[in-house]
Amino acid sequence: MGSTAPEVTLLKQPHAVCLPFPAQGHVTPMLQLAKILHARGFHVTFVNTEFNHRRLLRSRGPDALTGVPGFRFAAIPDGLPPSDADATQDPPSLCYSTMTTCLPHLVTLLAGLNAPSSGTPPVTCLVVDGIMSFGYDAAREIGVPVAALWTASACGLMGIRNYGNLIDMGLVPFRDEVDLADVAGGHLATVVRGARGMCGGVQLRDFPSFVRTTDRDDIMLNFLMRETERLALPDAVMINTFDDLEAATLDAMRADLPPTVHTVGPLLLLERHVIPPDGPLAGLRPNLWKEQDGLMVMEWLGCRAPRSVVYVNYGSVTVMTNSQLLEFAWGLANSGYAFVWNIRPDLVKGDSAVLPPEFVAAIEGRALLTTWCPQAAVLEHEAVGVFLTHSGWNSTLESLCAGVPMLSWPFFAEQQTNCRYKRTEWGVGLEIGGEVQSDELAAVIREAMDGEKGKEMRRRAVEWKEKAVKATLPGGPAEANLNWVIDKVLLSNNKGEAVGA
Ligand SMILES: O=c1ccn([C@@H]2O[C@H](COP(=O)(O)OP(=O)(O)O[C@H]3O[C@H](CO)[C@@H](O)[C@H](O)[C@H]3O)[C@@H](O)[C@H]2O)c(=O)[nH]1
Repeated sequence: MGSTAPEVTLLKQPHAVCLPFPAQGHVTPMLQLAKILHARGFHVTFVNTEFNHRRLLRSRGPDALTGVPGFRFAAIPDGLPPSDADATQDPPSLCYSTMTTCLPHLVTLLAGLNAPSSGTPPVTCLVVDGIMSFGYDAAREIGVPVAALWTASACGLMGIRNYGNLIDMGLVPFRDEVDLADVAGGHLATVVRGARGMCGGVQLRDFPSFVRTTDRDDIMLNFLMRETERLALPDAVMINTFDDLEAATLDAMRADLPPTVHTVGPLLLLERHVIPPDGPLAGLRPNLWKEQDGLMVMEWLGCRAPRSVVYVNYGSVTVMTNSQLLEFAWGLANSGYAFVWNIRPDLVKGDSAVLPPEFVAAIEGRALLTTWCPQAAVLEHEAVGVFLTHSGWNSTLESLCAGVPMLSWPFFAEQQTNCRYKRTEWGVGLEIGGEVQSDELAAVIREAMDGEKGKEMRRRAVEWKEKAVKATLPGGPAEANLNWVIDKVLLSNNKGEAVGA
């Protein structure tokens, strides 16, 4: 560096390295948080995997990861065999490989960022996804503070933190395939008493889905037990939820974890308060799939009456068989309502989605089929009446923030828990059973759109929207909690440092 003045400026700026788990539902909230940190004066390095880095370039164009001043992207290998597929990676393989191979790559990256020739200020803190706990080890190795971001619900997290009890109680692993197969009754219907932080009457089927195994060595069961145990290691835990929604669960979580726990959500609303829509950071978007013309979807919705459209989207990881896809197709067609249906190119397992010409004829003029749309904006459109969702946490929050009730078809992970809470605790959801049947689906859509239950769910959803907005107002709890983490943890290394002086 040539002159003294710019060096002084660089060295004084705090530098946060943000490390999401490499899947859409994790990259999105971490990017929301990273942008807020940038707006609060941090230099940010956002670390994708090389696989996702390439996908972002393909979906968003060659300039997508150029960054803006003070916000840079970097990439590390994920440890999986090379691939250029535009598809979600197998979750157990990805969890295992990140856990076992990424630490040295991250440490090398951090060393590079700390080299005088890097052109960036030295790294002063890490913000790490709650299932990328090797990031805490990397932070310790270079002697900087670290905060975790848990990107899913508190109820889902507590569900996982109860796995050990379920094993001790002899409920997990399951005895045989019969226990696994009977989704309506049998073992999965067991009411679990004494589960820490879970709602009354919670059943085994409501726990994050990795209990559904006959193998005590199952990768996901053990990976998540390990990662949620290791949540004891960072200096603070942030979680993308709000206190009104999950108060009792958060109390249990705070009693259960040594680090302090801070609600900073819904991050999608907090981001809006902080990042100007026309500013340079607004252009940094996380979609791994190429977005279809958002304007076209909004124009289509603009021609529909308020609350007349069913919006259907299963997030980024869910897969299904073609016969399940057909049940959804005919359920939607036979419900009689207009709908927007997002069918990702990799939605149907090992195949591409095939919809028969009779279906296409039956829905003519009242359906829009998309592959990847601007979901949060779609949900906020007044034409949307109900959201048929897999119940991933980002989708759940986006729906609550828009005041839209949900039909829930949980696929895996903590989606089962989110679904349970939507039904019985938050009053905003109805469940669609595991083996979707078109006639049942059509009936439940009608109930949600125009039945008494649907009206009550909408009333509750609007109440949650108001509470979510309140939680993220300037000066509100999300901002105050984030400020605490910034001041007490992320900036704790910068205090009193006579850098560059
Ligand atoms: O056409 C689409 C489809 C999806 N999305 C976005 O993609 C995200 C999907 O996230 P989420 O709803 O959380 O689902 P998953 O991608 O399945 O998320 C994973 O990560 C979540 C957060 O940890 C967990 O809650 C889920 O169980 C896990 O599967 C959301 O922000 C959506 O708005 C779009 O923008 N357009």
